[in-house]
Amino acid sequence: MSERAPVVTIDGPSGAGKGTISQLLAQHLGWQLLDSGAIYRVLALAAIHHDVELENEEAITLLAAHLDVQFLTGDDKDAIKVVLEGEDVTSSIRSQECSNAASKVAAFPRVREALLRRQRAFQTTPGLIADGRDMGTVVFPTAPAKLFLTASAEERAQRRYNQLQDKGFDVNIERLLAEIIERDDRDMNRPVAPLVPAEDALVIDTSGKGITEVLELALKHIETKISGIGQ
Ligand SMILES: Nc1ncnc2c1ncn2[C@@H]1O[C@H](COP(=O)(O)OP(=O)(O)OP(=O)(O)O)[C@@H](O)[C@H]1O
Ligand SMILES: Nc1ccn([C@@H]2O[C@H](COP(=O)(O)O)[C@@H](O)[C@H]2O)c(=O)n1
Repeated sequence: MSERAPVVTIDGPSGAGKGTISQLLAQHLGWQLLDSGAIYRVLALAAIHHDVELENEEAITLLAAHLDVQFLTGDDKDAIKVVLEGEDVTSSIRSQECSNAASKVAAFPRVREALLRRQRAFQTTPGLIADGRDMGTVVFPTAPAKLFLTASAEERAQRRYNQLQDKGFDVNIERLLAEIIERDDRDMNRPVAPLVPAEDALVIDTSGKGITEVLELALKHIETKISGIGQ
C-alpha cells in the first residue's frame, strides 16, 4: 500500500490566526499549504463576475465543478498568487464583499462536495498544512495532527481592524465585529461541514497569546503526533 503524505489540519473561525500559523508551519516544515478559504472566495468572486445569484445552489455548484483557478508560487515562496480565469485576483478575493459571499456559497452541500477532490489533491509529499473550517472533520478526517484555533470575537475583530488599518483602509471596528459574528453564525450553523473542532483536535484559544506562543504550542502538538518531525 502506498503511504500518503502526512496532513496537519488547522481549523477555526475568521481572524483566529489560522492563515498566519499555517504559513509559518508550512515554511518551517517545508510542506505544501492549502488555503481552502481562498477556494471559496474565488468561487464567490467567479459568481459575482458571471452574474450568478449567490442563492442559486445549482448554478454555483456548476461553477464550482468547472472553476478555472490556479494557485501559483513565484520567486517569493511565501506569496501565493491566485489566478481566476487568467486574472490575478490575489487581492480582490480578500474584500469584505468576497468574505461574506464566500460564506454564503460555502453553505451549499453540493458546492462543498464539488470542491472536495480539488482540496484533497493538495496532499502531496513531503506533507500538507491544510487551513480552513472543515479540514479535520471532513476533508482530511484521518489527518494525524489536528488543531483548532479560536479567540474571542472582539479580539478577532481588533486583529482584522489593525491588519486593514496597516494596509491603509478606512475601517469601522463595530462593523467588522458585526460581520465576524454574522459569518461565525453562518459557518457554525450550516447543515454540512459546520465549523466545529474535530473530536481529536487540540483546541488553542489564542486570545491574549502572541503569534510566537501559538506557533510553539502548535509545533509541540504536531511533534507529539507525527514521529520524527521535530528532528
Ligand atoms: N496570536 C495572534 N495575536 C495577535 N495577532 C494575530 C495572532 N494571530 C494572527 N494575528 C493577526 O490577526 C490577523 C488575522 O490573522 P489570520 O489572517 O491568520 O486569521 P485567519 O484565522 O486565517 O482568518 P480568515 O479565516 O478570515 O482568513 C493578521 O493580521 C495576523 O497577523
Ligand atoms: N474549509 C473552509 C474554508 C472556508 N470556508 C468558507 O469560506 C469563507 C472564507 O474563508 P477564509 O478562511 O478565507 O476567511 C469562510 O467564512 C467560510 O464560510 C469554508 O466553509 N470551509
